[in-house]
Amino acid sequence: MSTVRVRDLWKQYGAQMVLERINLDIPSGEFCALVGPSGCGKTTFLRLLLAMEQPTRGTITVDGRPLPREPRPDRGVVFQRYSVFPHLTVEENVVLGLEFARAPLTGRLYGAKRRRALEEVAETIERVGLGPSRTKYPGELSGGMQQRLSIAQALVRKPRILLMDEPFGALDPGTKAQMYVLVRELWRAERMTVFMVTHDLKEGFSLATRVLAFDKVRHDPQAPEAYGATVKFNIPLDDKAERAEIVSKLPALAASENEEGATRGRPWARLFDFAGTTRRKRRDSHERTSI
Ligand SMILES: Nc1ncnc2c1ncn2[C@@H]1O[C@H](COP(=O)(O)OP(=O)(O)OP(=O)(O)O)[C@@H](O)[C@H]1O
Repeated sequence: MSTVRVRDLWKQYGAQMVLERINLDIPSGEFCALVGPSGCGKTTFLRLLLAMEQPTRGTITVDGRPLPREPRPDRGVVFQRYSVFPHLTVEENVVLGLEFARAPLTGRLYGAKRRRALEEVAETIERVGLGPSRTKYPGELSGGMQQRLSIAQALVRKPRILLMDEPFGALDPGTKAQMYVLVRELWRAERMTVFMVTHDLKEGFSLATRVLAFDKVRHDPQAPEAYGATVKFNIPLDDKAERAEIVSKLPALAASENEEGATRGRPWARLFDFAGTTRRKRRDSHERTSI
């Protein structure tokens, strides 16, 4: 279980309000895609979930308990740029992830603990499809393989919450497609709650069970830093047909959004209005036919 509850969360850096009034209830096992304009605070929100940052105001609880004030192994993280050590092999990189989680002071495990850790590491490396590359160095791996290694480093700690910051941003389309399958498989098998930042709306709407769109709802042209972004749209995607309809309309909507968004300065709005309306329409017609 890892139900995430966010209550009246605000984050300010100096004079700049980055996030404001965020309230969320994310049930255990959800796959949330975080989308929104560049600089609106998506990564900041992930860092707050990781406890790498503290809220200016408000609370985040996991299963009813406040987040510990420091990052913990129960929250894994995967960044776009590979966080692997170039001088260590695939296996050594994953072992290190586990050693830091289980022996935070010394960073080393010994005896039976180390043997057990090595078994878990071998299993995780197999799961992400890097078995044959176990003894290779990151420099000898393709981009997709390096990202698999980052995922293995996070997974070996058996996180209940997996945080991913544009994990596929640097990958070519073919490798991306493979990674989508892998991440969905792992998410289902491990029953993790996932928060993934992405700039690719199609990726978000295809992979996630819920899309959280961050944007500002208040603006002061005289003081652009006065207001922060909030979760403007919270779109559950539990209905397959609804998800397919939204994904099929995305390219056309994104194109019109780009033309208008540039002048209005608020991209995304129409896109999410559409997604929200599609949901409501389908719900209404479903309710009518059920009566
Ligand atoms: N440690 C920090 N100190 C001061 N300002 C910060 C800090 N971290 C982030 N910011 C500011 O907060 C704002 C939000 O940044 P953040 O990286 O969370 O946005 P984002 O939505 O993830 O952006 P992008 O989509 O471009 O990656 C930015 O204006 C950034 O400059």
